[in-house]
Amino acid sequence: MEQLARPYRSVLYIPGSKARALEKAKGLPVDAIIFDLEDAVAVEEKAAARALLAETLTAGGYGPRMKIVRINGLDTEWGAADVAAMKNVGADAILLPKVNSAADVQALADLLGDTPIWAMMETPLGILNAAEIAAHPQLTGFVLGTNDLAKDLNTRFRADREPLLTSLQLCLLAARAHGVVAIDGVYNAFKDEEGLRAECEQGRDMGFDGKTLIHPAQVAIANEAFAPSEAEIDLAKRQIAAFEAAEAAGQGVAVVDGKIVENLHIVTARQTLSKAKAIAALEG
Ligand SMILES: CC(C)(COP(=O)(O)OP(=O)(O)OC[C@H]1O[C@@H](n2cnc3c(N)ncnc32)[C@H](O)[C@@H]1OP(=O)(O)O)[C@@H](O)C(=O)NCCC(=O)NCCSC(=O)C[C@H](O)C(=O)O
Ligand SMILES: [Mg+2]
Repeated sequence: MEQLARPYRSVLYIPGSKARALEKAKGLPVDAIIFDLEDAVAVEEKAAARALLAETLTAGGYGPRMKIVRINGLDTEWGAADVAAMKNVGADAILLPKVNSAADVQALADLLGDTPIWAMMETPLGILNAAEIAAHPQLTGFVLGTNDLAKDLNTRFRADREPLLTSLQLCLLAARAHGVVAIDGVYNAFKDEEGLRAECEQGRDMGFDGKTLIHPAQVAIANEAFAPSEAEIDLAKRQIAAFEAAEAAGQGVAVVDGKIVENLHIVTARQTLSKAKAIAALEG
């Protein structure tokens, strides 16, 4: 599936140490999974989690879901061994935490080979260097680490995420400038459906491709929020039809629902239909 056409509505973290959760995920309707060896795994469980994850991924069973492995940082005692163990287990991407610069991405690329690299964007320096990180030729995805970022920025939690908006937007700008996927951070209160829905809507409005999740109960809300709605699909079809009719009549502009439709709106309309098609293919 083409990188940007592929759906990334729901991206579920699973601690690499939890065999039951690793098994459960095979039946969850998520678009992607982050198999975590970093913060969700206790220090004393690092080696066992790495071995369990290597065995689990090699055995397979995750169907079309994108498989992303979050390793420990290369400046930790576990990072290099994580890379060695995860290199050839069929991961679609390796996610590097706390990326500060393009040089961090290159350090992983030197150990990894050709597997695509995703970056956790969660440090002040990383946010300031978002453009050079996104421009790295092996970098194909950003994941916002809003917990680490809030910690480093010394922000307080706010439902509107106002203290984080500049960082989120800098990452989106860099991602869009370089054709990189951008996934929003987690919503920690995993039993608060209303709060999650509001944060998903905010992330979707800003332009994120999907949301990282920590619990299966969050999946349906993210899938709905980041999919094109029926109304958006209907509008896209009507815009394309109206624009094609206008073009056939020698005009460069059409009008739909009282609003002008130009070539650039047709690009968005086609992307909407293409995403809806990709979701249907994944779910089918
Ligand atoms: C938050 C949890 C610790 C809650 O776990 P638990 O109490 O076991 O939840 P439930 O009893 O409600 O679980 C019901 C069933 O669902 C399975 N389950 C739970 N979580 C997951 C999951 N993430 N993926 C797959 N399956 C899951 C349970 O096994 C139960 O299954 P069953 O018994 O068969 O019915 C727990 O949800 C959890 O550990 N979540 C993940 C936490 C995590 O990964 N954190 C790290 C990522 S967040 C982060 O680091 C952000 C970033 O770096 C930043 O800086 O912001
Ligand atoms: Mg983090």
